[in-house]
Amino acid sequence: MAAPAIRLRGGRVLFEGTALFDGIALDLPAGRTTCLLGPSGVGKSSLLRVVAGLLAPEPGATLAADDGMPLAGRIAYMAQTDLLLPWLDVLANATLGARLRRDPAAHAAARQRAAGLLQEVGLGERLAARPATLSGGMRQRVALVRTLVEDRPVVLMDEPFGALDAISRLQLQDLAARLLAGRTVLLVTHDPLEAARMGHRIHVMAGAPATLDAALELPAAPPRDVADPMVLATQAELLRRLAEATAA
Ligand SMILES: Nc1ncnc2c1ncn2[C@@H]1O[C@H](COP(=O)(O)OP(=O)(O)OP(=O)(O)O)[C@@H](O)[C@H]1O
Repeated sequence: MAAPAIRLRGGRVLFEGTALFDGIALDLPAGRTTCLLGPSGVGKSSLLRVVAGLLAPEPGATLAADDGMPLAGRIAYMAQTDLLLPWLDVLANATLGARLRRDPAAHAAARQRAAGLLQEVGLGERLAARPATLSGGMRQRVALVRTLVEDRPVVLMDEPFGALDAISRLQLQDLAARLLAGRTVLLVTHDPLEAARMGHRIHVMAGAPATLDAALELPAAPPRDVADPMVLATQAELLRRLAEATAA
């Protein structure tokens, strides 16, 4: 399945009569990772949920893929909370999508792929563990694997590495960047370094109603080295934009 470009125009979301954003335009280029930063509560998750089809914008908005095909069925979504089912073990949680679709061949393939990925994220010994026995960072790894196992051309992720320690975060960014290559990705993050390592384009969302600034475009392929001067300069520029957004 080829990864489409996605275009949102006129996105407008109201909560209790107040516009969170009003007339927002967002372009997700095909096969590229777009990162979204912004102060807490500005509306990043809500915008991601609009693209995921989980939050309906007010009438008049258009959300479409450039190939004219429906987006439904082509998206993997990783929410801010891990949404692991407490009664299923790690492997069953990681393959939940395939399990729910009741296709035995696809389920077997997903289990094999998930077992390999769980090994890569350091959970190879915990396949039979229940979520309650895992740390927050471990649970987040399972949720990340579940998202990657879905193998969709469009991937929407809400702070996927938030609960991880600094080194695990870099390692999982590397793994995710490798597995997300060629997909159309929207990644919400609070971490400017993460955006500078992972994003082909980066937006800062700010204001009330919120708007998006002109995207920063980065040329080299992710994941970029933490010590790359371009990464460090991008991080500094993003911190500057975030400080401005927070002061506004
Ligand atoms: N279903 C809802 N009903 C009412 N208000 C909501 C709902 N969902 C979100 N909001 C409000 O909309 C605002 C934006 O929330 P959102 O989660 O999109 O922000 P965010 O930028 O992702 O924040 P954070 O960085 O803290 O995760 C918040 O004030 C939140 O309380």
